[in-house]
Amino acid sequence: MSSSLLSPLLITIVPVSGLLIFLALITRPRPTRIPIKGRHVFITGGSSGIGLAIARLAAAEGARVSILARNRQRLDEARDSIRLATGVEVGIYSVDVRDAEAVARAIEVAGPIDVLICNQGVFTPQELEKQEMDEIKFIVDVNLMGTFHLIKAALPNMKRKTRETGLPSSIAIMSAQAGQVGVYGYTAYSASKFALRGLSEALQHEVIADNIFVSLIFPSDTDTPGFSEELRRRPEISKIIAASSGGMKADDVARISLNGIKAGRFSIPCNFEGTMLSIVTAGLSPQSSFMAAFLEISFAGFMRFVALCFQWNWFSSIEKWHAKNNSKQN
Ligand SMILES: NC(=O)C1=CN([C@@H]2O[C@H](COP(=O)(O)OP(=O)(O)OC[C@H]3O[C@@H](n4cnc5c(N)ncnc54)[C@H](OP(=O)(O)O)[C@@H]3O)[C@@H](O)[C@H]2O)C=CC1
Ligand SMILES: CCCCCCCCCCCCCCCC(=O)[C@@H](N)CO
Repeated sequence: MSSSLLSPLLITIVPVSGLLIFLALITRPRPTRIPIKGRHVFITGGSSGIGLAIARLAAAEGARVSILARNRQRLDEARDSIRLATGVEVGIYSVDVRDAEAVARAIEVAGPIDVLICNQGVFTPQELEKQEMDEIKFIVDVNLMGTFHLIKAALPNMKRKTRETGLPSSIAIMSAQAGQVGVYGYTAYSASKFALRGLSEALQHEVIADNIFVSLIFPSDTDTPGFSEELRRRPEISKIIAASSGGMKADDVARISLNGIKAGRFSIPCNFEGTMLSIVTAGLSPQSSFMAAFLEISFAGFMRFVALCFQWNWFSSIEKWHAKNNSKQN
């Protein structure tokens, strides 16, 4: 082979494979597999939408499943529907995550957890100026403080059980794409979901020595009972911006979430736009996959360019909408 063909080949292959090998050596946490068969999976918000879909899937894969939510009747219905679909009897806990003591009691009764999935969430979009402080506090209390209550209550026994069994465990937290980018109408919601990222990154440092892996899941709009409610209140601009990312079905989000959890992945995007968002917002988040790390490094600059194009588009929509409304008023 002539050297004119060989040298460009060498110039790319050698550094690329060198980088891949380097990344495989340094990415942390180290790759793992977290089994769920026969293990205790505890899912909050497991009576509806994404949580219910995860509960059903985990039960079908042979996990012992507990679900927690407020409304007793919807919990009963969820238990019946999972029994019908899988033959598995799930444990139900009627608790408000804002009540730390009630959360601790439920977790005590349910027994040590192997996979804790903090999925409960409320989302009522509205412009900050119009949204009442009570509702802002409610969103932060359920989405953020509720997650603190759950982790504080579950962690001691999780650590003990992980040590005893020698099997890695997981704490998974449901964020949203609005937890990666601030979106019109979502000041309270985005704040609560961005906060979960800080919690997750810091927590992963604290629990890695105990063989516990943290996962942060970022779904786009997903067809669920909660989402149907949300749509009725969504400001028009919020709708336009959220349409940048494709809608999903709860079963698909559940499958992707559970696969990510079992692979011990830190960031779990759920669709193509989500993968782009995860690359552009990678920052200093943990990364156990050297291939994903390679993609982040390769596309970071280009994705920032794409992100700026999206922002241009969103701000243009906002400008147009205001121009239209002002002309109506005059
Ligand atoms: N659907 C979507 O478009 C998206 C959703 N997400 C996130 O996914 C998660 C699930 O959403 P989704 O399935 O759509 O929501 P749903 O509204 O369909 O279900 C929410 C679940 O959380 C429970 N829950 C709500 N508040 C509390 C509380 N205070 N204490 C205990 N349980 C509570 C609900 O039960 P009950 O009311 O009986 O308490 C229900 O089981 C949320 O965290 C949401 O932010 C993220 C991105 C997109
Ligand atoms: C490189 C740049 C890529 C850009 C991709 C753009 C995608 C951004 C769309 C944001 C959508 C926010 C939806 C929130 C869903 C949600 O959380 C509510 N349904 C309430 O739960």
